[in-house]
Amino acid sequence: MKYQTVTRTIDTLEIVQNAILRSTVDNFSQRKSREQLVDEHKRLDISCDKNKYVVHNINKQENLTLNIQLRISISNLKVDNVPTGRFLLCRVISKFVKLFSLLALVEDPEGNVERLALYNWTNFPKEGQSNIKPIDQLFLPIGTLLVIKNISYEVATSNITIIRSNNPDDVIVVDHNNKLFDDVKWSTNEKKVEIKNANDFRRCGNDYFASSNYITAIDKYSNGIKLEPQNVTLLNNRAEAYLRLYQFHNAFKDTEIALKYDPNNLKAAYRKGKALCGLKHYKDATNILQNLYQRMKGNTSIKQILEHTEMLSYENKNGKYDYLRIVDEFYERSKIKKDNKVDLVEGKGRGWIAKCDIPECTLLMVSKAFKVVFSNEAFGTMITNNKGACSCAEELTTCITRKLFEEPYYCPEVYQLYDGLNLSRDEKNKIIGKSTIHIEFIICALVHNIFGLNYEKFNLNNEITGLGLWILPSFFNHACIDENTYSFHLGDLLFVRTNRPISKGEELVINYRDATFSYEERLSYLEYINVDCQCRMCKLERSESQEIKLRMAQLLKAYHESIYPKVSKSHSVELSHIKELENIIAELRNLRKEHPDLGFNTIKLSKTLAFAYLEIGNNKKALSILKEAYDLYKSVRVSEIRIIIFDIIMINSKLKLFEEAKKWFDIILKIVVEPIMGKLEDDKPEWRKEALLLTEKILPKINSIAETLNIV
Ligand SMILES: C[S@@+](CC[C@H](N)C(=O)[O-])C[C@H]1O[C@@H](n2cnc3c(N)ncnc32)[C@H](O)[C@@H]1O
Repeated sequence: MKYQTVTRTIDTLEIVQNAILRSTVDNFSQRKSREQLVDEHKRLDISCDKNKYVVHNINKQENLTLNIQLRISISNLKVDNVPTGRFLLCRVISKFVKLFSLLALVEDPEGNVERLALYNWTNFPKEGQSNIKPIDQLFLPIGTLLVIKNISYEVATSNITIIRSNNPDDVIVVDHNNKLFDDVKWSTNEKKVEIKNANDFRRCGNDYFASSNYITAIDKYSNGIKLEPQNVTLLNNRAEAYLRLYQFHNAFKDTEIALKYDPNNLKAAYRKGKALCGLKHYKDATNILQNLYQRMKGNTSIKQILEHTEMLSYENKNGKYDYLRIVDEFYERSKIKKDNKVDLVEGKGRGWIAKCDIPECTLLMVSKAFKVVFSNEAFGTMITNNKGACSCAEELTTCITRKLFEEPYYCPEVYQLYDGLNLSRDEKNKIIGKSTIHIEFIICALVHNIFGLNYEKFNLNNEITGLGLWILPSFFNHACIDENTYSFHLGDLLFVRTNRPISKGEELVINYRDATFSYEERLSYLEYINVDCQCRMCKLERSESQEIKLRMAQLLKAYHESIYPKVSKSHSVELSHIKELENIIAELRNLRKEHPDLGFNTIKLSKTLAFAYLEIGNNKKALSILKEAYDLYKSVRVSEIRIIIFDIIMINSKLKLFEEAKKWFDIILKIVVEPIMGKLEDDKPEWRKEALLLTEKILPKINSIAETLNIV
């Protein structure tokens, strides 16, 4: 399956490969032991591609002639180095799995083990083709002796090392009777630790734990627990390994079982406290840790974790940003959540419905992200263009797939989301019930539910972008205009507030794409995610005659091609251009004269007109054009409004109308901070100071304007 983002298609297999490899490997900087690699490879098998392929013919050369001196050992391979003229003698020690390449583990005579990736071995079968094969045990089975020429040693996806071979003709299967390698001694090496009982598994797990290989340690402890389910030491050890992997839910479960068998076990209680803290159940964590501290007065590590938990609890209550007002709002949130619910909405699936009257600017929810990816994490740098967004989508899909691999109990949370797959209820229930990875579902759910980080609405430099998945906010449906809520991201928290009073029974809707995007732009996105929008704007644009549409398109084309290039450049503005632009704006408005408040297609043109007047020195006219645009569209809250306000502030200061500039500054300040802080009251003089403390962090540009205006 291909996952289409706006700019690129992503192969699902690539995503699964990425996710699985990352769940099974750590950092490549250290060579892995045979056992680690074997364990990791076993995990790969879970989700490898089970399709049948046309496989390249296997190259067998009975009369192989090679200079044995040119054999290279795995331990001598260097990353990004092609050992020209050398060959690798190895034997297969695992079955092959099909990811991008065919991947298996091989060992060399010295006993070194590494992943071998064979590229270009498979093709999708064409219709009627008969020589198709599954990639199974029979494909280069375990024990097969190989000579591989022209290899390279690379760091592949997600920082794992591979021995790469691109050409199937370079891979030669060596007959076991071949005399050429008679002198080569195979250190049939695996010093098998004999494991007989739970204690052996514990020791073995501890060794892996000590080398920070927590995944394998967990496997070993689990084997021991299978033999002795009531072994509290094993349960405690596994809980600690889970904690190291941030798998707090699993850690919590183990400590619960351990405490059931040994209620006074201090280690289990301590780890339960840590797990609860990781799960953000700060109150329960604090209770347990306080109790423990009473029993073990003077224990500094308990004291430290207790203090840390109390601090996190405090921060959490304060919205993580030391924000006292949010404490109150959390109370409000619990009330609102009780009073709103997800219900069926005609023609839209599920949606949030207000179960009581809700005042303007009420915090509806603060939701912690299921997962967020910032563009710098996906791409190495902050990138705000489509390429960045696409990488974020890829990275987010990989991270979520990986999270579900590691913690499958989260699957139902994701699988309950709208997916656009049109599955029957039965089919869907089956997927939800199974808690296994269903990549097609994950991808489709993401396409329909991801949020773009909207810092750019506030941050005029467009510095931070990213994508994330929030579960509860995913139930908000869309409206291009007249939405009654808006969302705001801070870190991985998403705040949703009402932007006007809402009556009981009304649907709570947000805006996925606002009306400053043209109808065509909105449509191409909304159709892609199955939204058939019935907002006033979409209805109007659908009902306009072809003739009107054509005329609007002509006017906008004339603006973009002939007016904008002249008027937007300093020193090239002439009165005749201004006149022409005014005529275009007037005609565009006239074409929508029945709906003056829906003439968003003139916003950008009005801004250009204001700029042109500024250029010819008519500042007052520029100001009045911008104010008119503000008045017209402020109630619809399109994002462009913020930029218009910034322009108004700038012109007012230029005209030395500082009082007026301050008035507009307060408007923009509130637009920026009220989504987080809630409604600010003018009669409380300290509001501005409080607001500026926040903008200092989230949008320092505002503070420099405040300084220029002498407001602070
Ligand atoms: C983020 S989900 C919203 C919750 C969704 N309705 C559900 O049942 O889970 C997005 C999906 O909801 C539906 N949707 C959202 N807004 C809509 C609208 N204005 N009209 C029709 N369908 C809408 C579309 O199917 C869209 O892909």
